[in-house]
Amino acid sequence: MTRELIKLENATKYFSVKNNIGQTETIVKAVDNISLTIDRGETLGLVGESGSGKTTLGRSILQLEELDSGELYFNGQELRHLSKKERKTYHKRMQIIFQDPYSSLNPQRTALDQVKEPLNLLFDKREAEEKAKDILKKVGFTESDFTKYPREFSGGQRQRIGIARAVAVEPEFILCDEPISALDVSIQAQIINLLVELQQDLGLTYLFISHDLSMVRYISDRIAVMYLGQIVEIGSTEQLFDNPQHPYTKKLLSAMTIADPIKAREQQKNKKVQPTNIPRTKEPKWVEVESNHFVMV
Ligand SMILES: Nc1ncnc2c1ncn2[C@@H]1O[C@H](COP(=O)(O)OP(=O)(O)OP(=O)(O)O)[C@@H](O)[C@H]1O
Repeated sequence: MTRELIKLENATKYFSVKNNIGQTETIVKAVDNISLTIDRGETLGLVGESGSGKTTLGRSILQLEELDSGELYFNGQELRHLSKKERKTYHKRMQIIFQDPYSSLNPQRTALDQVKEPLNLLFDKREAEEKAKDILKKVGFTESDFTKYPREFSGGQRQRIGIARAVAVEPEFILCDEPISALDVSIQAQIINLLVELQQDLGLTYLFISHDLSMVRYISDRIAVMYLGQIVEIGSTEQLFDNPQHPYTKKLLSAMTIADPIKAREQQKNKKVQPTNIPRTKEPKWVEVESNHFVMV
């Protein structure tokens, strides 16, 4: 067993986007030469603006997207060069919790059936049912809920079913892709606390994608900041919030505290950095050349 559960080395995933007559128009560098590790039992938060590549990175780890190049290790085993059959054994060890619990559940199936479905492939019928019932109870349901359909549950309850389904097969790694953003604010903390509880009980490792920086701060041991397909900064949660290094991270964090009038006034006073003012050093450096646009100089 390795300390690092997930390791990516020089991972790259580009998409070619075609125009309406089928010609390749642009190449989107969704994941651009990323190397990172996620330790067993930790939560790595992943933040960055929309389109920066967070979901593509997460889906690439789960092999729901095929990387163009680079290495992907799970518990020390490189996965990209395994045969399809060998890779299959790793699928159950990595699961996903989706943003929208409603569309990820089958409307025609009861809560119990949703959770039982992946277990039916691994256990006999009775054992699958017992396990599904146990896990539904663990995430807060009672026997009377087992035969209800998704439409009969609230958003938070549906997300609990999604979580139960993901943890039922005893994975080691879970990609939590915006798991609370579709939920009422009053429910979000309950779901976060459930994820923390399950992590402690089951020894889970999370990659937690969210736009909600305060939630990311609460749940993450470390945080990675993504910008245009690259990880521009990664560090402990404390370090990243107390002493952010990259201008893009500073920008993200300042947007979080913009409601604070004192901070907002201070920010107004700070002049924007113009590229011409920047002395070229040997070390490449990211600077903001216009609002929300950063370049390496
Ligand atoms: N299947 C695809 N085909 C073409 N382009 C894609 C595909 N999937 C993602 N992209 C592009 O790759 C880039 C990264 O997308 P991705 O969804 O990973 O970003 P994100 O940071 O998760 O965004 P959000 O926060 O909005 O979910 C975007 O420009 C997106 O349009």
